[in-house]
Amino acid sequence: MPQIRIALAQVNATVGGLDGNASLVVEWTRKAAESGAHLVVFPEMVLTGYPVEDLAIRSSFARASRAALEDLAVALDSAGLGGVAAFVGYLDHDTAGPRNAASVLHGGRVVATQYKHHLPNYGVFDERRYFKPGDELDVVRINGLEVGLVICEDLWQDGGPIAALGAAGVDLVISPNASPYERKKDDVRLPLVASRAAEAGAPLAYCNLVGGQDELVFDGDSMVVGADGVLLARAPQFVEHLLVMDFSLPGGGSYSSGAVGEFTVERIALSEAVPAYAPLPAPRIFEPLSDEAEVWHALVTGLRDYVRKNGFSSVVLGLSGGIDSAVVAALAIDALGASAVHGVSMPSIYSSDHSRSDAYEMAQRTGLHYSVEPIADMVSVFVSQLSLTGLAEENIQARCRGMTLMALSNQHGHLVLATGNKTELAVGYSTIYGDAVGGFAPIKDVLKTLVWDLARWRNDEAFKRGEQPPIPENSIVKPPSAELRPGQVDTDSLPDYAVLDDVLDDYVEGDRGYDDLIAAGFSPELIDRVVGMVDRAEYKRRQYPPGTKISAKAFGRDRRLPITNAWREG
Ligand SMILES: Nc1ncnc2c1ncn2[C@@H]1O[C@H](COP(=O)(O)OP(=O)(O)OC[C@H]2O[C@@H]([n+]3cccc(C(=O)O)c3)[C@H](O)[C@@H]2O)[C@@H](O)[C@H]1O
Ligand SMILES: Nc1ncnc2c1ncn2[C@@H]1O[C@H](COP(=O)(O)OP(=O)(O)OP(=O)(O)O)[C@@H](O)[C@H]1O
Ligand SMILES: NC(=O)CC[C@H](N)C(=O)O
Repeated sequence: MPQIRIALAQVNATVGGLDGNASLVVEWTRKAAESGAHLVVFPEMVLTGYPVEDLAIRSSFARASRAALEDLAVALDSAGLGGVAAFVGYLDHDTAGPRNAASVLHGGRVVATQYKHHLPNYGVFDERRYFKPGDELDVVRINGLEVGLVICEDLWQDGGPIAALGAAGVDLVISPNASPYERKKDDVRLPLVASRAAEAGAPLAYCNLVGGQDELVFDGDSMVVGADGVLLARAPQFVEHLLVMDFSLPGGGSYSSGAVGEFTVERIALSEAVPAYAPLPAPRIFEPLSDEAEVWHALVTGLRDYVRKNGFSSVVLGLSGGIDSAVVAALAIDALGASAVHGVSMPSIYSSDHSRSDAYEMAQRTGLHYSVEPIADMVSVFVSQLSLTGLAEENIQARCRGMTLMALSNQHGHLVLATGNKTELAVGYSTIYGDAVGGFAPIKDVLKTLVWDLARWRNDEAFKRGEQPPIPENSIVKPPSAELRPGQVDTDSLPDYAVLDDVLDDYVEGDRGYDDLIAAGFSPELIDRVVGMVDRAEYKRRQYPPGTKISAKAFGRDRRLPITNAWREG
């Protein structure tokens, strides 16, 4: 039976970094060659990074991407790697317009090129804004086996390329992907890939991107599934990884190019059957992470890549002794190391003793840089000069803190982290230009109840490993308070967080209207209150820093509502 050894290179590309991404492809093709692979698959648009957004419509970038692909084919050959067929995604541009493309590089040349057919245009995706769809399928013959290709969304839609490859009789399907992480998505991917393998009547090798890109984080989760839908191999999540796997497949078909349904199938022969060789042991099937572990890794990866890919090496945040800033600090330490994290306690006249002692304890537990910058004097100058009272006075405290953090950022080059969670963002419970300042907001897509769960999970993990849990117990158990006036607690202004998060789950993530919310059992008063707060806060969300998406509907590109909006539910 014809044999083939494939490698899936689950790598972390950088959007726009053509040279660095090309080097990444050479480096991982070398690893694939060293493990004896005949072909290596990279994620969707690995050469440009994903998503390129409006770079797709810039002809200079498309030209540079094409040139980089051709140079890469030569570079691979010059490095002695031209014998491995490398499946490399990139941005192309032809007379129809920009294309989401994948090519096969072999022997120093670009030997096949295929364009994505189904262009996702929902949630965070806008591919119909950018790309023209393709309707040609390039099938390459390697070691006497017919290898077909489908790009990411081509797997997610019924009909189209997969069905055509099945009808064309391929032996193996390769799929480069850039599939962003969201909670529970790995539960969906495996059955999807399994059903498409069955539809194609061939094993399917799914290679996904890993790493963070602005709000998105890619978890990898590359896998190989047999024609019968059985999972044969699965890569770990959130790390670069080379998955190498042997196949012995019947092959032997003799096909010709031509039309299959709405597609034109082009056949390109690269290599004839190789002599029999000893197969590798079956590769590992890594278990997907638990829900909390997965979310934690997503947040760490998103934060780390945002910081590093934007040229920062350290971060600064206000440490209030509360749960949100404690969780953000713990994430930053896991992402960058304690020596890159600067926590600043900024007491005002209303700050409690525990706000200082809990912040200090976090620093003692973790070794992050800790400093104290009292804000009382700054606040008093504003308050007396502008005769401020009530909310205006309260908000000045948050603004003096924001100003202090930005000043430290300017002076020392740290990136400022905003500590707001999704619940606060939803209801507008933050001071604009105050605690909402920052360059990146690591937990902006994490509801408050999940913030507590994550804190407990992270501390338990540390405990299991015999390490010091990073988050002080008191930060987890004390009632949340903004401490902007004496004795203030969040529940003075907000419903209980468990109740509030339930409503938000339905109204924000579920996009449910008034009648559905009533049917879900919420009282009309609660609905009016929460929906009113959410709708009025759209202006604050638009000005909030970016942060990692973990839910099916994150604020930002997933949920686009007008700021000026007279529609009210109910
Ligand atoms: N549609 C619109 N488009 C553009 N701007 C708009 C606007 N509506 C109001 N504004 C502007 O926004 C201002 C009001 O917003 P802002 O100044 O933020 O003030 P505001 O939302 O009224 O008050 C801040 C709230 O956040 C709470 N807070 C503050 C700090 C920390 C925490 C915490 O625990 O995390 C909570 C605080 O207790 C209070 O309930 C208006 O004065 C106006 O300038
Ligand atoms: N005394 C303080 N010292 C330093 N930073 C503070 C202080 N108070 C508030 N902040 C900053 O402002 C953010 C908003 O915090 P606030 O205490 O108002 O409520 P919160 O949203 O419950 O956050 P946390 O749970 O971190 O306290 C904090 O996360 C922190 O970054
Ligand atoms: N890049 C893509 O085509 C991604 C779309 C796909 N539905 C996913 O999230 O996996």
